[in-house]
Amino acid sequence: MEWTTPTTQLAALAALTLVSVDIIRRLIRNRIERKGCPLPPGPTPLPLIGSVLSVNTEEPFRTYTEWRAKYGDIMYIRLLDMDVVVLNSPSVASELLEKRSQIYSDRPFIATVDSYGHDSTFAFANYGEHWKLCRRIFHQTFRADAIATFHPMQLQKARQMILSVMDDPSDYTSHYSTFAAAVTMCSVYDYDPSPRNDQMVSTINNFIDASAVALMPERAVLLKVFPFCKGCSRSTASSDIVLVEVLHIPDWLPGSWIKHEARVARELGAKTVEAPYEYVQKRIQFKEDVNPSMVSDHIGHMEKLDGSHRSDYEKALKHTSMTAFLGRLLEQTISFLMTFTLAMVKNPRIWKSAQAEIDTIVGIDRLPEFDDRSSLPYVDAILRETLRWQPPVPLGLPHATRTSDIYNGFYIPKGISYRSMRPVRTDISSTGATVFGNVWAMSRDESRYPNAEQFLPERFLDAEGMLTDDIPNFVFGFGRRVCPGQYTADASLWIAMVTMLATFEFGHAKDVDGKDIAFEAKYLNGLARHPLTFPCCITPRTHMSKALFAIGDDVVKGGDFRDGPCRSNAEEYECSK
Ligand code: HEM
Repeated sequence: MEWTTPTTQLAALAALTLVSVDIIRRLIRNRIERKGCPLPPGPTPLPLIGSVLSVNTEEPFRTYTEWRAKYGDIMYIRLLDMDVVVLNSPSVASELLEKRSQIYSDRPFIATVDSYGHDSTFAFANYGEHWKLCRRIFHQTFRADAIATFHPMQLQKARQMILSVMDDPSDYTSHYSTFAAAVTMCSVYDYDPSPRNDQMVSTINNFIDASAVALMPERAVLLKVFPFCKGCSRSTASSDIVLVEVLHIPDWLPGSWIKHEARVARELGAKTVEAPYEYVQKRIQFKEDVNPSMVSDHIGHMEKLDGSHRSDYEKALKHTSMTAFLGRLLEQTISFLMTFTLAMVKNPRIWKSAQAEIDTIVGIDRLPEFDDRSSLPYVDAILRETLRWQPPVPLGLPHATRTSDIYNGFYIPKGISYRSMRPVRTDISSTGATVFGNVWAMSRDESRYPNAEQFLPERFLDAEGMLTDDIPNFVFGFGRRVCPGQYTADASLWIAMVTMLATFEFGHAKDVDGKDIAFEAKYLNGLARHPLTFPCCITPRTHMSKALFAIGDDVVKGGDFRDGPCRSNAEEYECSK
């Protein structure tokens, strides 16, 4: 394809016009709104592209954290046409994202979200009535004082996971993933997936695999810079007519594969919304025994509503249940468990100290349960340190301003209006400045966390070995968009971690000469980040027996205990390098 064809020239001209109009609008607006206030300090942007070449696109949080030393706790950065404000301390994040949440609770426009089927994920929804209803539904099921309902299920799933790791330690990543999926499926749909090849889990995983890459900022920026590639069309994914934005790149243009990729993701997204929901509806219809779950509880409530209220509620309920899979999309639970495993392999002193605490308080004749938590401060210190040391979502999810603001004499822009380009979602008034709470910078604050790069659970304990008041809650975000899954996540992480500590020893994998295999941990970065599989050796402690895994009279099903030398994942690691 020649780049000198009239179509290509027209496209280039359109792009240039858009960028120029954007710059002029930005200049005029800034002059009117700023009232003489400067933007927050930050790197001097180059014409048109801003500071995009100075940012480590793989790990932008590192660049922003380095810049903190020069520019302080609030910085302004222009990336292409995007106004970005980065908040580097919990106090400034709280001042803006919490105390001024009316202004800062929107989400920025990510061009790929709708095109790839994530218009039904309320985590990316704009601040408005639909988002509020979804959030209310989610909160009723997962609020702090409601989540104890799920503790027995979480305990059972954690024990199943540990038995699977014993049976096949080399595949620990996939056992962690099964655990995360099972807890979500049970609490949202009362659906207990089979540990392997579950149809429903596969549908969800396929959707996430097909769409996650599109939420990567690099891909989204492409479409944001060339929004004229997007248009509006109708698709009948379910009985509703769903309006979705599609890419209108002609099939002959380089890059049209994105269009195909987006269509596949959208179809899988529609299935992911409908299939598990229909499963719950059928069970209720046939009066099967239904345990408490988000969808079954709210279907009951919904049936009392009528007319448009009922259809709004049903749509919100479907979107809310779909959003619960955000945990799978971002892989925070898997990220946490892998980072935890990594920290234990690298620091045997720490798992040995935790085992000493567990053996003293719980004993060796049973496994820990939720009631033991308050007596195990060292274990909780490990949980806090794991979240702090490698926060799963190091820049949080981006917020966006709904109006411009003045903070400490600095002007925070509102950004340009996309209303004319967004005929579908009329609730959207603007895409404001993108605002990041830089969780990574907060976790690296040497005045609060000396030797921040080191894994030191003791930093969360006082001289008597009791937990301090320092809880690194910033890892769950801020203000009205703060993670609503944090309480159930905390319970899942704790029960999985404490059961592993009670059960396993963690070590380096050995080579044929019996020497430790050295490795450098590598992280995969996206919206969230997690370690890639690394060679290690996870072996049951000598006193472990299957009877310990029983819950009441029930024996938790899982793999067998095996004698013999440690079976590590060194071979898989070698293959994947
Ligand atoms: C280690 C575990 C987790 C971490 C570190 C984490 C972190 C976060 C962060 C940083 C945000 C963005 C907050 C903001 O915009 O300021 C978020 C949002 C969210 N999280 Fe989590 N999360 C975790 C687990 C979960 C789980 C298990 C669920 C589901 C049960 C969940 C559901 C959500 C939802 C629905 C949102 C979007 C909220 C909104 O936009 O209103 N998270 N999470």
